Amino acid sequence: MTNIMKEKPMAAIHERATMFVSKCVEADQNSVDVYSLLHCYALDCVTHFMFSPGGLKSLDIAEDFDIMHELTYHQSLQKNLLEYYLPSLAPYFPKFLHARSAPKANQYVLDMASQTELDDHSLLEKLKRKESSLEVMQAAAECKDHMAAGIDTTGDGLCFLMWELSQPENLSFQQSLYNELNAAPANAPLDSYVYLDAVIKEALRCAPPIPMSLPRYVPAGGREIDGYIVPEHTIVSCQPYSVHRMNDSVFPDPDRFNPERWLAEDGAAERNRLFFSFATGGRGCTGKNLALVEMKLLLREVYSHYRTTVALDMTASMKLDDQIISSRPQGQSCKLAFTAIE
Ligand code: HEM
Repeated sequence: MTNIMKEKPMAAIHERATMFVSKCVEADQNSVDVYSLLHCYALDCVTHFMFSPGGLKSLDIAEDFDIMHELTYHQSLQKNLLEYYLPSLAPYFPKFLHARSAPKANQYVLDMASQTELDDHSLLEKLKRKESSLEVMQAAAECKDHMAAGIDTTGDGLCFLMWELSQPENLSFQQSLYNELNAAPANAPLDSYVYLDAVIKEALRCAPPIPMSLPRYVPAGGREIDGYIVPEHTIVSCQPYSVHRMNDSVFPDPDRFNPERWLAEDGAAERNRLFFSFATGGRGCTGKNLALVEMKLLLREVYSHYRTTVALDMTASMKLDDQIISSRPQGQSCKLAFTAIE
């Protein structure tokens, strides 16, 4: 994943961030549904990362947009779990309880998995190297997992973030972000934007795209966890949503969106230790670097040039909607207005 910081992948993500902004401003700038466009952006970036020089252009091409739609607007996770836990009853479920399949996305991944001309930095190139023992179908399955893991997480995370920044009480944070972006030299490295980093961490702290339990199996011999002996084979878990709120000496007023809490040097080590949006350890998120680069490049592109506010016709609910392990805005729509900064 450190590959992401190389020139070619960065340029491809930047190109998609620019496309996102031009889509926002070519539409009615007074009301843009960023929910849909951010999911297109996340899908285009993750498919490029996997299949470069290929990759979808759902921000621009109608058939590719259909794939985003197929992957994002459904309730299949609950239904898949229902089938998994009640396999003998599944054949008798009424039609509306069956998970929606994703034939367009599956066909796309299969077609891409047979590509032979791949950029060195693409995931598929690595999965297909001579020393890899994966069959084409296994490489395709791995890519489909990455596609699913990379679309709603980054799309929803960015959506909650832009929604928060657009609230009237948070416009001062937006102004501080603009000040930092505007003061930086054009070629400033992404890591040098301290305020941008704080905004991203705070949005992922308040509304982690995977907020619910991350189960882990206690290995043979059992383990001692925080003074408790936990027998082997027990399933333990903790949730990013709770970890980010359980200790208000580390995160005071934990439900308040306040990026500036991340700027204080005092307590930084403990805040970072409890930042759990990407999980940690051996099964933590392998897409973290890609997600952060996507988020930084897009936000830099938007907030260097535009101010966003809640659109007058925004009525959809932005409450966290429980998707078993992940969450998303309940109304699956987030209308914002874009105003160019003179
Ligand atoms: C803001 C965006 C993202 C967040 C918050 C996020 C969060 C997470 C979390 C919490 C897990 C651990 C799940 C568990 O323990 O059960 C995870 C796993 C994973 N993520 Fe992400 N993710 C994001 C973006 C991405 C992207 C863009 C990709 C694609 C490249 C990706 C690929 C993966 C994969 C493949 C795993 C499974 C790792 C494994 O089990 O070995 N994620 N992610």
